Amino acid sequence: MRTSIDRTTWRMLAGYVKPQWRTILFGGTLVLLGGLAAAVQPLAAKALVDRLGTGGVITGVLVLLVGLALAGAAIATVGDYLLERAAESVVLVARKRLARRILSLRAPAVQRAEPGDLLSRFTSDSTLLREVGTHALVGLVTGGVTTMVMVVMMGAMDLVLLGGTVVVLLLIGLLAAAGMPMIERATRAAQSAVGETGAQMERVLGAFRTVKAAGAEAREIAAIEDGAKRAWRAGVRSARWESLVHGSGALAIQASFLAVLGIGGARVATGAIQLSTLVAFLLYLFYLEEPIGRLLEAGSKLQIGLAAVRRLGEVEQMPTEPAPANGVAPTAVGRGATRLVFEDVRFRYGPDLPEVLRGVSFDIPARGMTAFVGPSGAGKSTLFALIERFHDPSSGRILMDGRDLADWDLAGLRGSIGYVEQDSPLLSGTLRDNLVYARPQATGHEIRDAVARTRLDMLVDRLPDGLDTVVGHRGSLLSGGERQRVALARALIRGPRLLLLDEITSQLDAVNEMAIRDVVTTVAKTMTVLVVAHRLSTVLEADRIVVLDNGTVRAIGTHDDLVVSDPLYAEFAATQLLIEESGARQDTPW
Ligand SMILES: Nc1ncnc2c1ncn2[C@@H]1O[C@H](COP(=O)(O)OP(=O)(O)OP(=O)(O)O)[C@@H](O)[C@H]1O
Repeated sequence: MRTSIDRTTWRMLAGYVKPQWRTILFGGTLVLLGGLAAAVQPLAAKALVDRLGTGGVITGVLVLLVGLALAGAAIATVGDYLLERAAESVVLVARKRLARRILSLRAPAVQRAEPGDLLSRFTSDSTLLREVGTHALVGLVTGGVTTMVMVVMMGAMDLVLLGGTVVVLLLIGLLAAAGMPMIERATRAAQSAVGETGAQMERVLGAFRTVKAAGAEAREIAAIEDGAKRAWRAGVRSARWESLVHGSGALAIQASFLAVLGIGGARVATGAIQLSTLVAFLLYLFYLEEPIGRLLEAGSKLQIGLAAVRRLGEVEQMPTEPAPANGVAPTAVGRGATRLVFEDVRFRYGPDLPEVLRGVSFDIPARGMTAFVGPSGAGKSTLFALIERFHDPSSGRILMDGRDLADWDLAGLRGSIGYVEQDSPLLSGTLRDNLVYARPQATGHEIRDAVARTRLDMLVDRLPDGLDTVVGHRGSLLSGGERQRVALARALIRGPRLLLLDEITSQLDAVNEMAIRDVVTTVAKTMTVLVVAHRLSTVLEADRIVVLDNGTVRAIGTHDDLVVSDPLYAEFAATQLLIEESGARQDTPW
């Protein structure tokens, strides 16, 4: 199991890095050349020392040394820039892919996941990839190649000294390798705590006034601080392992230096090697510190990146929206009304949860208004969620225009529906952004028409920037009733064939409610309108009423029929709907 996750992680990482491979290859080559220029310097230095010993001319060697240093630095700088650029591109690829993925997730999956945690994966975890795709991979290659070249050159000078060096390096390398997985584990724990803190923060900001009104600031601060501390502890743990790993590089060089000094000193004394060979060898050791450090850093960056990729991979495993079951993808949505049929639909929100819909059947003809009434929790909003295919029925079928919803292309299906949710959420941005959100190509005339029909024109006139006024987070700068009317206008501008209105008049005053009812009655002449109703006035306008009770259809008919034929509906209408009408909704069980 673990191997397969690892393979997936590597595959994902490769997917992010692949589009940049040319830049990485070129940049990496330049960095490598810069490193090689440095690697040749000890040879020039040896030649310089030899010439000084023999009293030869050193000008040429000096020019070579300076030239090597300058060219090496310039090449490495350009290489570094290219790698940094590629690193940013790796993050971009990951963010684009994640954004597409998140937007294609099923609504319940996002509801279950904490949005703050998803956000932290998008912003924070993706940033960790900056190093892995480029510096880590390139560091492994360039550090590895530079180290090998140097080792070969050192071997060419003196195999005995090299032997001593390699033994010390290997011992300390094993120590470093043992610390690597700890970095990955600690980074994952830290990022997970960051995600939890993000979720906690999002919870608070999403209900800021409630938190204040409840006087819960201290508790929330404590919870957020707790998460932040956990992130800190895991971060420190990761830093500790990183320091140990990096420190082992310096330790390896120091220890090798002492070993070479001891062994080399003895060999110079016995005349086995020249003093200049020992000096050059020690210089190599000195230069070796940089590629070895790069190797170790690359290793730890890779671990950090892999931790991030794993967290991004968890999002990839969340369920996405379905493709049409039979490959039928109606694209021509057209105008006009649509017939909607529920055939023995059963549904539960989760395998361990009770059935919310228990064999619901009805047939709603094209055009006209159908009101759904029933006590709180009867399943009214759930019906709408199934029509929008946020969920699929556990069994039974829903047919639109005679075609199973499962066979519809989702965009085509949703393009036919105007849906106004219970809490009428708006998006931050301007009023105009919100109105045309479901149909950005709407004309000025269509916008003005919808604004007038939903009686928003007075609001638009009053707002400082008219339609271009910013409405705040979730439309919080507007009143509840205004939000409801904006949400209805948005649905009308979409030009749907089926309009789903979930309690959209609950926050309207009498005058506005009457106006909205008139709009709905008018549009019901040309399209199919389904409303969840809590008011008698709405029910009276309906062509038919579907009475839901505990996940089943109790009765279907007009108000006048039902008052006579269904005593429980009569009681409901007399108590619940009239109470609603007077503005005092009570969620009493039927
Ligand atoms: N996402 C969800 N996960 C689990 N259970 C849910 C979910 N959404 C709703 N439910 C449950 O399903 C049942 C039906 O809810 P639904 O919102 O459809 O009722 P409703 O008739 O619209 O009620 P109301 O009039 O109060 O809005 C309720 O018991 C509710 O607790």
